[in-house]
Amino acid sequence: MPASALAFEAVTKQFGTLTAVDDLSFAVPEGSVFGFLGGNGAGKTTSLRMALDILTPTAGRIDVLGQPPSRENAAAIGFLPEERGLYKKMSVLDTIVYFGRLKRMEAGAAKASAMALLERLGLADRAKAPIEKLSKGMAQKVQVATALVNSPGLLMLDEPFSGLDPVNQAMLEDLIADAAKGGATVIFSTHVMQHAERLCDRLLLLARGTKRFEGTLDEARGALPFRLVLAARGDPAGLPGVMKATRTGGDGDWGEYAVEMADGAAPEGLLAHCTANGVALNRFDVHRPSLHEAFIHFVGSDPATPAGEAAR
Ligand SMILES: Nc1ncnc2c1ncn2[C@@H]1O[C@H](COP(=O)(O)OP(=O)(O)OP(=O)(O)O)[C@@H](O)[C@H]1O
Repeated sequence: MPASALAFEAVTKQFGTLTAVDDLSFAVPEGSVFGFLGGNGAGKTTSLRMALDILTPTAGRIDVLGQPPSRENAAAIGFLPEERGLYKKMSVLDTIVYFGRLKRMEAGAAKASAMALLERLGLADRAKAPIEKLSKGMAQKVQVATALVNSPGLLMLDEPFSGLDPVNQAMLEDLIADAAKGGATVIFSTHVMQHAERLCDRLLLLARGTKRFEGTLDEARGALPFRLVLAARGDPAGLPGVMKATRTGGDGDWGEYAVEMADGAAPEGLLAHCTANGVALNRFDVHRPSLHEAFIHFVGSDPATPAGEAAR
């Protein structure tokens, strides 16, 4: 078992009579990109805040980098909070350098890192501008830079893609992927499945504070049956692995079929059989479920992407 960068063990958080996080256990392997997925109010932000020692759990145990949450290891963690807030009068560069200094970087190193991040984020020409003169998306990118400035080993990003246009969402995806390639553990929350689909090694699906799924993307999607559509000359029922074939269209000998495979039978095996035995096919389409479909399967509702929050 790889070490965990973050582990929750039977964690509950109550606000009065409301249970925001309910008996939640999961582990984030070191070096992984981990998606925290859930609709509005699922408990994502509350969980991240507990991991950062901003909130205290009502019950349970949390380990962050092998220790209970505390401000002590703040320098090892880059955090993008859900509520964005930067000092409006400070310049872009000074803001990022300030966060680097808080994380015990030398001034020169903080400035070099800040400039490199601004180049990467397409904001180098705004380095001297005060934060108040930036658009919302630009300010968000600066805040991302404050989380990344000291190349922390653990990144916790709460809804990092919200408010960014598709080009900037792609830029941020690349930045996250590069941080992970450099060895960082990245945890991010989102209700936009496509980001998770492209980035995550592992996922946690939350609904009303409870865990509905934890595992890899393939495991999540594998929980739902895939759909196989064939155009074949002759009925495919009776071919190896085919449990049921329903003719949905076609012409004469050539029929279009929706095929259900037996448990454990892979479409690749069927295709190999058809090729080896000269079974006439002119279509063989496997439709694997999307993460969005898996989410609905596990959570029972749409992840509730707010209107206007376009996913790439
Ligand atoms: N400080 C608080 N006091 C009382 N209730 C709270 C507080 N913070 C969160 N909650 C409640 O806890 C639940 C979980 O909220 P949380 O912010 O963790 O959800 P989330 O998954 O991050 O949602 P979103 O995607 O909408 O940001 C919600 O019902 C919310 O109203």
